[in-house]
Amino acid sequence: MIRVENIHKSFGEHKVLKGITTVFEKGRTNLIIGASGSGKTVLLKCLLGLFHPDEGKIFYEDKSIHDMDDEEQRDLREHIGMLFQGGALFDSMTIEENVMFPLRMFTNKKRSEMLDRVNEVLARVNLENVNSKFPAEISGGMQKRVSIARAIVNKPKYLFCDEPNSGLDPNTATVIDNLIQEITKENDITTVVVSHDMNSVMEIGENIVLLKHGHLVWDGSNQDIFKTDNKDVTDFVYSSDLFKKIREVQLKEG
Ligand SMILES: Nc1ncnc2c1ncn2[C@@H]1O[C@H](COP(=O)(O)OP(=O)(O)OP(=O)(O)O)[C@@H](O)[C@H]1O
Repeated sequence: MIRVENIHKSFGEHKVLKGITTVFEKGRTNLIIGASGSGKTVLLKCLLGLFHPDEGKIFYEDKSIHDMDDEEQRDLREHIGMLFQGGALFDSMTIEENVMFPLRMFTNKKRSEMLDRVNEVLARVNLENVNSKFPAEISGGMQKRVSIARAIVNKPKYLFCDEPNSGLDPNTATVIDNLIQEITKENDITTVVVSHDMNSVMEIGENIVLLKHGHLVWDGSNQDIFKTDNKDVTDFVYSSDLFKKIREVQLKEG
């Protein structure tokens, strides 16, 4: 569980986050959604400790990240998996080396043990016989699955995903969304996904926070999103024609 209390963040005169308070729950996919420029990535970077908020606190379980000593911060980093926008695999490394990278960084495991774990997570994301390939030799969807395997190889307690579907076709995007959700449940991970994709909202939006101009303007689930009259939500949903129609049907059916 990650708890965020009254986070403010400005860059110069530009106030980007204006008092965000929320809880990202364990064993759930928590979505941060909102229009471009609403502050999603800045919030994610605050959670990761990459930006220091001007005001407010962030707690991992009961411990504020701002009060952690070096060892506690290192321990936390070991428990964080990150799925970057675009995958961010190392082009010059094989798939096996890419996935093994966090184990080499953070553990003292023997190579054979690391290899077993790498093969286990590659199998989990339904990728076999790709160990010796390079990222450029596999499809974008497969690259994304390798990135997921790398993000979970060290058994994270927290998984952060920044626009995990960018650049993928809708079918592959759904596969990736579902994989993130399944892995979250199987391992009881606190997963935070930044997205502006309505399909993801529908597929995996168990806990959603909607940001607008740096304010948290709504939170709820993908079930609630079609029932609420909150104008910021309907504006967001209505920006997609397809979902405008789905919402109308859902409202009719009660
Ligand atoms: N390092 C920075 N320095 C100055 N301004 C920044 C910095 N990072 C972000 N911003 C500003 O903060 C605002 C919010 O940016 P952010 O990247 O969080 O938006 P976002 O909601 O993730 O948008 P998108 O969906 O387009 O990625 C933007 O106006 C951006 O220019």
